[in-house]
Amino acid sequence: MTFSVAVSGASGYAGGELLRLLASHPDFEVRTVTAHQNAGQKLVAAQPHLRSYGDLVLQPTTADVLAGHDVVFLALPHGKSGEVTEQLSPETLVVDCGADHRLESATDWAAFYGGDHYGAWTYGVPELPRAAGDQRADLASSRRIAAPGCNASTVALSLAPGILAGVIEEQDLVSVLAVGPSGAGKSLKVNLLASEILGSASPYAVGGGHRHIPEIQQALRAAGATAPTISFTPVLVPMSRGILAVSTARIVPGTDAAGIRRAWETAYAGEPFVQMLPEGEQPRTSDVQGANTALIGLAIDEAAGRVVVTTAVDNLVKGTAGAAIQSANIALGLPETTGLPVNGVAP
Ligand SMILES: NC(=O)C1=CN([C@@H]2O[C@H](COP(=O)(O)OP(=O)(O)OC[C@H]3O[C@@H](n4cnc5c(N)ncnc54)[C@H](OP(=O)(O)O)[C@@H]3O)[C@@H](O)[C@H]2O)C=CC1
Ligand SMILES: CC(=O)N[C@@H](CCC(=O)OP(=O)(O)O)C(=O)O
Repeated sequence: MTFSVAVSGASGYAGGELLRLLASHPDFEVRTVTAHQNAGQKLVAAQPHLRSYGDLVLQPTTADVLAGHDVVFLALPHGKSGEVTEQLSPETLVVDCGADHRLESATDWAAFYGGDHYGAWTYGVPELPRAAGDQRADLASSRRIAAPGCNASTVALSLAPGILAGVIEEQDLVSVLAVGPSGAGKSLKVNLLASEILGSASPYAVGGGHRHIPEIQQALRAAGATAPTISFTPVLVPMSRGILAVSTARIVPGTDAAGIRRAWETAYAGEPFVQMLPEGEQPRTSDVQGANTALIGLAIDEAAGRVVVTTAVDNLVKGTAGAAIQSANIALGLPETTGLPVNGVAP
């Protein structure tokens, strides 16, 4: 069976990556693409790398245009998907790459985003270890999926196995991330000009203000934490795509090195898209460029009593579009890996 698909926000980075991946997905046929300022133009005018879409034209983003498809992927700015999705049929599978449906807590939404809170949908990180229930089972029965924030899912995948296994403490978690500017979207911002970024590394949202903190805490609570605290600091670096998250956590006293590694290896055993590196190896962002793969390295800093988890993802693939398609595959009963690359592009 072929599922008809609409992609909203198709002129942006996340929408473009959805379309790149969907072009080689055997079960999906993209019939409609929508945008905002670019509506009325050909898709290839906004996304010159997507030649296979020929003369397909970007339409305005309205519920009428999006209606009537089997699957709707939304890649809109925060706060823009809640209203439009309320008007779509409950039968339609809707996958939102924005933040509008990620947070369960209206208080967190108000504190970190503001505006109307439309409630939480099933979180689109299938591999996320959970203390109760099963992420894939929830996705399989869902018609509303919230794809993750790219930084948030990278950190959640890094730390959740240790929380679930009870081998790391949930207080005093620390994550520092090197991130590429494509995570900020395509619209013009002075701090994202090439002249500002090239040759420089710039921390932002320093001091606990980043919107992904409540999303990470929510994921860690699902893994069994009660009230986790995390110091989270992203650093913008000159690479167009990619996230390298370096996360550290205090080891629960009495846990040996083998027990630590076992926690992560057990959590991700057999996972096609989350892979543990052997002891002594660390991932690079270049290893996962273009891939729906999270690569995780693990080391123990005995002197500091901490585990150090290094995770590399492509923010536009495993961090967004790949996670969205992987979750849609599960919801539609397709093999989870359909249309998704495990291998990266090198060099
Ligand atoms: N980039 C990333 O790595 C990640 C992005 N996301 C999320 O995905 C979503 C899209 O991000 P990204 O692609 O980076 O952003 P971009 O700025 O690159 O693209 C935004 C898209 O939304 C459209 N748009 C802008 N304003 C409106 C509006 N008022 N109503 C309807 N459509 C509008 C734009 O259309 P036009 O160009 O025609 O104006 C464009 O297609 C965001 O919610 C983002 O947070 C999530 C994880 C990672
Ligand atoms: C460089 C940069 O600005 N990156 C973005 C990543 C955003 C993202 O992952 O997505 P959502 O905005 O949908 O949560 C950031 O840190 O906010």
